[in-house]
Parts: sequence; structure tokens; C-alpha cells
Amino acid sequence: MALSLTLANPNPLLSSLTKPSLSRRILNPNPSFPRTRSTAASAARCSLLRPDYTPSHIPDPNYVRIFDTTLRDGEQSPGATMTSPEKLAVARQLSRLGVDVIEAGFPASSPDDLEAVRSIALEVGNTPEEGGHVPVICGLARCNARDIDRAWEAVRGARKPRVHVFIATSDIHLEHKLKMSRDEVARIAREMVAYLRKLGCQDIEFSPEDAGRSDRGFLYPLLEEVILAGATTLNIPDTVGYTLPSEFGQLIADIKANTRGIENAIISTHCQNDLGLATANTLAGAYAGARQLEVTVNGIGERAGNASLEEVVMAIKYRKDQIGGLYTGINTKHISMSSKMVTEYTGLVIQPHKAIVGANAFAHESGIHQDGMLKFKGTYEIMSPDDIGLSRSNESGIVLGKLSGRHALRSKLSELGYYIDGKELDDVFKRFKEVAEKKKRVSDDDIEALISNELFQPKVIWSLCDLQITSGTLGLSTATVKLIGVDGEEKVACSVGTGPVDAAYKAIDSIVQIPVTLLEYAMNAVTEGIDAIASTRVVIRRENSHTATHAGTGENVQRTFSGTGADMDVVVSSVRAYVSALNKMLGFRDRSSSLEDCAKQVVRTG
Ligand SMILES: CC(=O)SCCNC(=O)CCNC(=O)[C@H](O)C(C)(C)COP(=O)(O)OP(=O)(O)OC[C@H]1O[C@@H](n2cnc3c(N)ncnc32)[C@H](O)[C@@H]1OP(=O)(O)O
Ligand SMILES: CC(C)C(=O)C(=O)O
Ligand SMILES: [Mg+2]
Repeated sequence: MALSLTLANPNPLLSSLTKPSLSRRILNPNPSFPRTRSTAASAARCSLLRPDYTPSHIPDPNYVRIFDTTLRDGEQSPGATMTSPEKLAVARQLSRLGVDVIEAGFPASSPDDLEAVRSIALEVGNTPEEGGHVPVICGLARCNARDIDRAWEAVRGARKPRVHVFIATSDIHLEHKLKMSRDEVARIAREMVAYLRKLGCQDIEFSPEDAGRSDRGFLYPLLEEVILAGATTLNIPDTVGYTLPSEFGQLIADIKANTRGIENAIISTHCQNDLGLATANTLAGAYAGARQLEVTVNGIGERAGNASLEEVVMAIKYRKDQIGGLYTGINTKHISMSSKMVTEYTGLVIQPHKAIVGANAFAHESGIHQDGMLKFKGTYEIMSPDDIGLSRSNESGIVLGKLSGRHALRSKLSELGYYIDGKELDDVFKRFKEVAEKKKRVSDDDIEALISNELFQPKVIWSLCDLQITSGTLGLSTATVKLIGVDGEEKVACSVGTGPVDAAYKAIDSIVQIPVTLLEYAMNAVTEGIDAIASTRVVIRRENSHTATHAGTGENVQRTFSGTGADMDVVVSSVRAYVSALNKMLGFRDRSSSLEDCAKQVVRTG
């Protein structure tokens, strides 16, 4: 988003935003993203530099308050209801995260909500975090005395209590919902703010609901009246997510320029996401002069949700150069945990590609990207996962799949302890691609199974070329097997058997023509799910053959040979294991025969 292009009439008030920030606020003048240690340090400095709290004034013009409404607007997401203990846990986490204001609920909506807000106010609203920060605890109320009484009752036990009152100002809401005239709305708004002030509340937020669609000619004077009545924060909601960033930025700039007394209040944004623009609108609002931004963790909220805390905060942190040097008091290291907690308690699972906190936000599956990441992380990552407190299972966030390349596979293999290159890597890569074509994700266990199948194999004398089987309940199973010998010659055989594996083994026997006894056969699913890799292990013994001297007893024992195979197809896996054991047996070198002799013997017998 090109914020600098969005404001049609640059307001003189806005120019102050682009002035150089006070030097003590410049946390990281380098726009390239910070790495682990510097990130931790900058997060710590953020909270140290949070300006002292006065409801209607922020001593540092570049500081932006983060108002979290996960527990109020977030809970308005269908199905997102949280229990009171869960709300308390989320509030504690939000405090740790460093939000300035926690909107803990709508106390008039139910006795349970009132109690939940009260306990958050008493506990979280009185417990300083490391560095001394205590968040403001806020409760929402309609513009009526009953709602306001309950909200005040719920939050007043906090060290910094706030009540947020709202009433709609757009004609569409006045006519069809409230059924009130503009004069009535203005009177009620003014009277209810004054009423709240009389109750003793010093920190009052007022929202003209649906401001995004409200007539400016009504909005400015109404805001002036509520400021005079005692409102300290003016929140400008784009209730239905209708505005575009340029419009919303202009709305904030216009309110700042045209509302008398606005310097005695903080302007706030509250952007819904109906057009997917909540984050962009919020940033445009901040650029235009808003110094409180209302957000929710994971962007949950009514309908399409609200501006997401993690997106807004990280955009400000990483693009402060484009947004007038603004900064927040959020310790971004707690973002990942906050996101997981909210997902867990609300049951609202976020999409994998959700910015910042989605499962894929720091994962790389394409070969070209993985190669770039292995060479330098800045090629494909604009921020570090450490910065949101995310530790990845592997350093570069590489996820192996069908679009991965050799660089990524080799890196994964070396992580697993296998150092291979050249032809060996090519062979494993070929098998890896075959599996990845069929599986969505190739796990470490899959790789281990493939590598043991590919690397820990005896010298190849016979290799599997093709296999076709039929099996079922109508009769014997049949198998057609094509093997390739050391000289490259292909041999095909068919057989029937009691099952597909039996049929395939018999077909192989008729090609290899060396009688063996199958002593053991075991199969495991290496990974979970229908597309799991099957790993097979067999043990065979050549009839009338090799003996070995037992190391302990000195007796002559008949030698056995094991083989392993892996594939997503259980019969292919079984055949690979059997061929592997046969190769080991045929390649067995005792004093009298060399591998070459064995090979000749195989070719002769085939
Ligand atoms: C944009 C927003 O997110 S606003 C917040 C929305 N959140 C919620 O609504 C969740 C909590 N709400 C509730 O639990 C219930 O709606 C309650 C308890 C608040 C009210 O329930 P009820 O008294 O049964 O009223 P109901 O919700 O059906 O209707 C709302 C009433 O409030 C009026 N109203 C709506 N907004 C306001 C306001 N800001 N100030 C004063 N009155 C308002 C409506 O006009 C309507 O009045 P009416 O009954 O005279 O027609
Ligand atoms: C209560 C108000 C601020 C609200 O949630 C909205 O307008 O979206
Ligand atoms: Mg809302």
C-alpha cells in the first residue's frame, strides 16, 4: 500500500508526522529486518519507552496506542464465545504482549460478562508487567444509563479504568435501527458522556458507530460536543468495512482538521474487514494522525473481523520509514503465543496463509525460494520469525514438497545426519520427487525411510523396473514383475499367489531362479494418514547355501540376509525389500567368490 499517495489533500497537521522523530524513539533506523538478539533488545526497549499514560494526551507524538478488542469485538465472531477463565487468561497474555488498552467485554450484555470484565479489571488491571506497564481496562456500553452503570461497575476496580460508549451517526442507522433524529442522537451522546463523567470516570472513549458512512456535517459538531462533555478518546469506526484506505485516511485527517477541541482528545481507528482492507485502513488512519488503533489478535471479530493486531503492529515496526516513524509498545515476541492462545480458546482456526501468524507465513516449499533461503534469509523473508516469538523446527523454514529442489533436500538430509552429494543425491532426489508427487508434505520420517531404502542398499544386481498386480476377493492374485539385471537386460515374469505380495515374490523368484526361504516379513507405516509411506523389512535365507561361523560359539550357521524397502504402495515397498535382500545375498562375498562372480552367476541363472 502506498500510504504517501493516498491522501488527496495533504493536511498541514499531517506534515508533523513526517518530521524526523525524536532520536530516543528511533529504535532501529535500519529498515532491514532485525535478527534474534537485536530483535529481543528492540522489543525490550519498546516497552521501556512507552510514554506515561494520560487519557487524552500522549507526550510523544509518534507513539501509537494499541487497543485490543479481542475479548469484545473478537468475541462477537460467530462461535467464538470464551469462558470467563479463558478470557482472564487471554487478558493476562495481552498484558504481557504490551497492549495499552484491553477492551475486556460488554458488561451490560450479561451478568457473566460483567463478572469476567470485573475480574480482568481487578487482576490484570492491577498487576504491573515487567517494566511497570499496567494496561487500561475498558468496558463497552450503549448510550444509556443502565449499560454505562454496568460498564463502570465492571472496570472501576482497575488502576486505569475506561468506559467506551457508542451510538451510531450514519443516516442509515439513525433511520432504520435507532429510529432517532440527528438532534436526538447528539443529545443522548452528549448527556451520556457527561453522565459517565459524573460517575467518576476520567477516561472516556466515544465512538460514532458507522462513522465511515456518516455525514461529516453531523460528525464534526457531534464530536466537538462529546469532547466538551468529557470524552478523552474519539474512536472512528468503519463499522461495515466500507471505506478504502485513501478515504479512511482522509476521514481521520478531516476530523483532525475540522473538529474544534480535537487536540484535547486522542483519535482512534476501528476498522472492520468486510472488504479485506482493515489493516490497510488502520495504517492509513495512523498515518493521518490517529494515535490509538483498535485491533484483535488473529483479526477475529464481527463478520469478516477486525484489523489484526499482528499485521498492524508488524507493519508499523517494519515499515516505520513509510509511516512517519511511528512505534508501539508491543513486545512482538509474544505475538505467536497470543495467536495460538486465541485460536485455542475461540476455536477459530486461522488460514495457513494468514499474514504473520499463519502456519505457512514463515515456510518455504519451492525449490528456488528454498535455495535463496539457504543462501541468505533476506531473499525471501522480510522479517524474522524470532521477532514474533516463533521458533521453527528448522532454521530456514523449509518444507519439503513436490516443488522442492536438490539444495533443500541436501540441507534437510544433512540436518538428519546424512551427508550425500553427486549421484547418491540424484538417486535420492529422484525417489523423493516420486513420493512428493503423491504426498502433500514429505516429513522427516518419510525422508529417513527413503534414504535407508536408497543408500543402505547392497550393490545393485537386480533392480525393480515395473510391477503390476491384480488382487481381490474373486480369485488368486496375479503379479507381473519386470527386473533389470546388472548388464541392463530386462526380464519379465508373471505369477499367481495367495496375495499380491506372494504373487510378486514368486514372479521375482522365477526371474532370479535362486531358491530362497522367506524367514521374516514386517511392514510399518512410517508416517500417518492415507498417504503414509510403508516401510518393509524382510529376512531371507538361501536354500542349501552360505554358512558363516558364529562369532561367539564358533559353530557354522546358515547365513540370513535382510532387506528394506519403502514406498507409498505397500506391494512396491514389499518388492523393494525383497529385491534388496536378494541383492545382499547375491553380492555376499566369501573367500571363494567375488561380487563379479555373483553377478555372472545371476546373469547365467536369469
Ligand atoms: C458495532 C458493534 O459491534 S456494537 C456492539 C454489538 N455487540 C453486541 O450487541 C453484543 C452484546 N449485545 C447484547 O447482549 C444485547 O444486544 C443487549 C443485552 C446489549 C441488548 O439486548 P436487548 O435489550 O434485547 O436489545 P436488542 O439487542 O434486541 O436491540 C438493541 C437495542 O439497543 C438499541 N441500540 C443500539 N445501539 C445503541 C446505542 N449505541 N445506544 C443506545 N441504544 C442503542 C437499538 O436501537 C435497540 O433498541 P430498541 O429495543 O429500542 O429497538
Ligand atoms: C462498538 C463499535 C466501536 C464497533 O465495534 C464498530 O463500530 O464496529
Ligand atoms: Mg466493531
